[in-house]
Amino acid sequence: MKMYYEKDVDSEVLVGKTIAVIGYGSQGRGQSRNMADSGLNVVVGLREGGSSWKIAKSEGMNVKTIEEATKIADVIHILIPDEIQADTYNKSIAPNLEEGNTISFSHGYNIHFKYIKVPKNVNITMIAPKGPGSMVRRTYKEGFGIPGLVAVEQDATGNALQIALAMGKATGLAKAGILETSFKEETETDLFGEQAVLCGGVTELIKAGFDTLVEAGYQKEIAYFETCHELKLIVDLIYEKGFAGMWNDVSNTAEFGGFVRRERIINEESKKEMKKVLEEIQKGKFTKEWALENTANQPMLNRYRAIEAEENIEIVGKKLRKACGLEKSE
Ligand SMILES: NC(=O)C1=CN([C@@H]2O[C@H](COP(=O)(O)OP(=O)(O)OC[C@H]3O[C@@H](n4cnc5c(N)ncnc54)[C@H](OP(=O)(O)O)[C@@H]3O)[C@@H](O)[C@H]2O)C=CC1
Ligand SMILES: CC[C@](O)(C(C)=O)C(=O)O
Repeated sequence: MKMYYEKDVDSEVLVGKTIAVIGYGSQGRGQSRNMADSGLNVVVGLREGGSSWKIAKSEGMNVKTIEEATKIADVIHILIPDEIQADTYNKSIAPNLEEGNTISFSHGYNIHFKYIKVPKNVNITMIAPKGPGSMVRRTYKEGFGIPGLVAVEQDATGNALQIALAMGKATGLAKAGILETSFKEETETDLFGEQAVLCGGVTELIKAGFDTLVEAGYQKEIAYFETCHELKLIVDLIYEKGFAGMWNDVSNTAEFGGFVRRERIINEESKKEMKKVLEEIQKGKFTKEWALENTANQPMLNRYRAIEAEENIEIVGKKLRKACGLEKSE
């Protein structure tokens, strides 16, 4: 395992270089602002007429079209949705690349599954924050940061790793640490995490708990506080102090109850399904499903979004977050 902290990273490699960040959404906005605030020469590459163009300009960023940004950049950091990266790369980036450039990603998806092909004389790197873009920005401003992953798929210039690490340091990731990995490992573990645990698994667990309480006749508000709001506080304890720290902070009653009941909720059956989910990622089954969904213009994704917006937990949660002033954007 190779871990890099601020003292291990030489920022000199990016002096006099231009970084084009393509996209100004969740990651593009957070990462480009952090890199610019860290003193890097950043240009944001966007499509004209999109909503990001106005936002990036109003936040003082140097904005150009994707083609123009690619032409003047040494590093092209692609932070638009995975499902449109190949098309944008082929149309707007590849024709404007030069020998010795670096194509950089925050997720290995398009390289690992071979949707994007990069010429041999160009570096392929990854610097991936292990957290959402809004937190990349928030933690940077707080003076800490979130951990990151670094990988090199193709080293045309001999210093691709140093380039990716210097970008990670400027983004604020080297404070919490940057772990070296491969495109394969990052892609497969990231997809597994978001499907089985972080996004898919957790929302289903919360929803099942919330619905159980509401169906038993308890108030929606108390069910929300119990299964959703408090979860964040419990996860914060695990994040800061591990399981032991969390168990130590909750009551003995909670600790005993948690130990003796938890395997009735998550058990060998759930783990068997997790293994299947992982295998589907490894064998490219999920990737095929996602490609098909995109060819059809994302009908399932839109349907899931609409159904979830109508869930009781979402309606009561929104009301409670607004009432206490929690729901506000950065
Ligand atoms: N979201 C996250 O927290 C994380 C994301 N990643 C990775 O980072 C990358 C970016 O993801 P994320 O930040 O979520 O992406 P977003 O969905 O937030 O990207 C939105 C940006 O992409 C632009 N965009 C959308 N469609 C197009 C298009 N057809 N042509 C040109 N530009 C377009 C938008 O511009 P416009 O306003 O013009 O529509 C906007 O600037 C992905 O590889 C993802 O896997 C990695 C770790 C975490
Ligand atoms: C957990 C979701 C994530 O993988 C992330 C924030 O790291 C993503 O791709 O958005």
